[in-house]
This record gives sequence, structure tokens and C-alpha cells, in this order.
Amino acid sequence: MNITNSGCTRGSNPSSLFLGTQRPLNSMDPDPNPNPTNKINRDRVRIPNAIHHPSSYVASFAAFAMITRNVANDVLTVGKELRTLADEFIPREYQDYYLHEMKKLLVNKDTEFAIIIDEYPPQSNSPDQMFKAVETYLATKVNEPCIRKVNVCKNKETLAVRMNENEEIIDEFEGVQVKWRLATNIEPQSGTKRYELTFHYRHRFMVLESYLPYILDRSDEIKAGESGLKLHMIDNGYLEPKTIVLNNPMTFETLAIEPELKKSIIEDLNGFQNGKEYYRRIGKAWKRGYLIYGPSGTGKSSLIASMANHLNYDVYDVDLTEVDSDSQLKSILLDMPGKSILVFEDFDQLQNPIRDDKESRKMSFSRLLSFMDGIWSCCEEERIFIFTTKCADKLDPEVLRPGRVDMHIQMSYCTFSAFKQLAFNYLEVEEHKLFKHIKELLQSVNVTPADVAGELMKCRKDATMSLEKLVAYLETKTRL
Ligand SMILES: Nc1ncnc2c1ncn2[C@@H]1O[C@H](COP(=O)(O)OP(=O)(O)OP(=O)(O)O)[C@@H](O)[C@H]1O
Repeated sequence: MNITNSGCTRGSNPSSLFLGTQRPLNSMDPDPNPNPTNKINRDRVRIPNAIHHPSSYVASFAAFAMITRNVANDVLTVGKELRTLADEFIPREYQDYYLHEMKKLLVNKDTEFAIIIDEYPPQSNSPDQMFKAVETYLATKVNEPCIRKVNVCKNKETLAVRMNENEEIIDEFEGVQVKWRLATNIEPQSGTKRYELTFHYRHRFMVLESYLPYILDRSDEIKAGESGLKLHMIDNGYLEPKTIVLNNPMTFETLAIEPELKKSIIEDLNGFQNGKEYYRRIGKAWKRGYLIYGPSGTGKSSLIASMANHLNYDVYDVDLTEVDSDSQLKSILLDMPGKSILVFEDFDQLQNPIRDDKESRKMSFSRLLSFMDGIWSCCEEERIFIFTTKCADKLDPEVLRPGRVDMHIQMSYCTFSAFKQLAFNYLEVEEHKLFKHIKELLQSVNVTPADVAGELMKCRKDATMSLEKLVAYLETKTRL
């Protein structure tokens, strides 16, 4: 069965009902090879994807569902409404053909429906809202680690876990089974992605009216951090009751650092997380401190996000310049729940507070640590604290002694293995003829992973061109 979309434009809202086709669009010839003996017929409806706001989407689904319901009501009589619909959308010369095929579709109880959701709506450069919602929703359904891939370059706002092409996921909603398949789109934007949702035709109302709106709501919930991590801020010296979701999709899988360093950090975190009994036995508070140091752009914040995602802990960002008194700090520390990461960024700024009347009330770093030493035992358990700095050499070693700060992590300029991870993240390439030259260049210049990531993002659809740009950038650096 083929229904074409030619003539399906109506006023200023041409996409309120857009019937797709398995044959090229605008081809209005009747199917030369109809196959009436096929048990399963498949029909495809393209979701109206020029609409971006979720609520408009729901409205659009509702409108679409109403039209579909009207069509279905007419199955028995094949009457007025179907004819009206055809009058409105289909050029006169093709109406009989359309009505004939529509009738066949609606009475055939074995018909399968496929709804197509494209990554990019026609003539648009912004990803489709529904597509993003589906991606977020399906991420929670993909359990196999081997098909999990986190794409950091595409969209930093969401945890974009992708299925492999042609992979299928069966989902169940209100007792109805539906099937999702990821395909590559050939139109409207070649090479972009599309999801195909297939289900039995008798479930079309449930899918349009309940299942798809449910996915929109569900993806909002997922993004709002129902199970996600939160970033808590300190305002005026007190913990803000409101939190923002930590939408940093960085994980150890995508973090570009030396593999041995990565391994040792993960082992340390796992040891801490599973160490409840151990800490109890030795009579110490269940806490661990990390110092992360390195130049700007080497990935200190990315490492913190990876740690938070790995442990599934919320992050508390503590700006000590906002803390004016010991009692304020005490209440902040006591208010923070267990399973949390406290981050003191650029803490070296606190080393030598300026001694005027106002500043002298601010916390100095060593005072902070002594203060924390005394308060830990009354705090919630299972907490990590992280100090970051761009220059660790200025710090007093006494302040950073083991027991206070257990692990020192140096974030370095981009090495070749870090580059390979970035090339995989951003371009999905594991090997390339330019890699050898890039390796040599990286040995002679200091560039941060952030610099390399910035270059790789410039031309992400063409790996060779992107790597050539990186080579040119590195060569310029070597001449400086
Ligand atoms: N090691 C890394 N692995 C993967 N991506 C990285 C890495 N380092 C930097 N990036 C990329 O560069 C961006 C900036 O890095 P990030 O903010 O983590 O660096 P930073 O060391 O915390 O910088 P600053 O000291 O200025 O806060 C990140 O969002 C990420 O996209």
C-alpha cells in the first residue's frame, strides 16, 4: 500500500497530517506491483516534526489522532468524512485511488503501522523535539553495555545513548507491544538518523494519544533528574534549596586521559564505594578526598562529572568566597546528605586571604581543612570531597597530607591516547592515516584536550577534513 503526500498541504500548517510513503515522495502513480496476498501490510505515517514545543506536539498528536479516528469511524460506511479528508488533502485526479487504498488499509486487520520520527525536521538545523525525547526514553531501555555509546559532541544537554543502526527494541505500554528501529535517513537530510516505530494498526489510537505523549513526559522526567544527578549551589553562604540537574554526559568511557590513570581512579572510587565495612572497622569516617590539578581545559570538571556519573552521587559546588563564618560552613556541611561530592574549585585562591577587615572573615584553606577534620564524624557518611586547582605547586604539602586528601590526580596536556579517545568520541574513528603525524605533533606541542576537542568539532561530519584541520592547527602551534 502506498499513499503519497502530494497535495497534502493545507493553509499555513501543511504538516498537521503528513502521510508518508515507502516509495519516493511525489510519485503519484498507483503501485505497479501491489501485493494483495501479503499477510502484513505496512503503512507509514511521518510524525509532523516542524513543531518544537512539547505541548504543541501533544496538541498536534491530538489533532492527528482525531483525524485518524474520523477516518476509522468511516470504515463502515466509507463515507463522508473520508471523502472530505480526500477533498482537502488529495488532488482530485488521485482521490479515487487514495480512497480505494485507504479502505483496504482500514479494513485489513493485519496491517502494521510505522511512524517515522526524523532527527531533523525538513529545512531545519535543530534536532526534532520528539526525536530527542525518543532518544532519551530509549536510552533507559538499552541495557546491553556493548550497545551503549555516549555521544558527547552532538548534544551536551542530554545523555545521548544511541542504539546501533538497524537495532530493534521491543517496548510494551499498557499491554501493547511496539517495536522501535533506528535507521539512517536518506531524506530530508542525508545521513541523519530516524526512528521507526512499528505497531499493529488497531493500536494506532493508543500509540498516538497515550504512548507518544507518555514518551515526551517521561523524557522530561528523565532529564529533570528523576534518577539523574543534581548540582547544588551555595547562595549567600547557605545551601540553595533548588538544584539544577547535572547534565554533563561525561563518563569514564568518554573521558580522554591516560588509560592507567583512568583505571586507578575507577578502582579507587569502587574501593571507596564498597568500603562501608572497612571504614567502620578501622573507626574512620567514610569519606575520601581528591586533589585534581592541571591547566585550564585539561578536563578537571569533566573528570568530576565522570566521577559523579560513575558513583551516581549528587555534586555540591561550594564557593568558599561566599562563606563568611564557621557556623555557615558548619551548616552547609551538615546539610549535605550522604552519597554526595563536595567540590571546592580553584581552592588555592583561599590560601592567603587578604587581611583587611572584610576579607579576614573569609575562610582560609588550612582553616577550612582543620575545621572539616573536626566536623566529619558528625556528617552523613559516604561523601567525597574534591579540590581543584590550576597550580598545585603553590600549595602547602602539610595541608594536602594523606588522610585529608587521599589521591592527587594530575590532568595533563593532550597525549596521543587521549587524542584517540577524543577522535572516537567526536568522529567515531579508531584508526586513520593521519594519526601517525598527529602523534608526532602532539609530542612537540602543549595543547589541552579542550583545544583538540574544539578543532574536532569544527567539521564533525567529515573525519578526514576534521583531522586535516587539527593537523593544520597543531602545525601552527609548533611554529610559535
Ligand atoms: N580529558 C578530557 N576528556 C574529554 N573531554 C575533555 C577533556 N578535557 C577537556 N575536554 C573537553 O573540553 C571542555 C572543557 O574541559 P573542562 O571544563 O573539563 O576543563 P577544566 O580543566 O575543568 O577547565 P577549567 O580549569 O578552565 O575549568 C569539556 O567540556 C570537554 O568537552
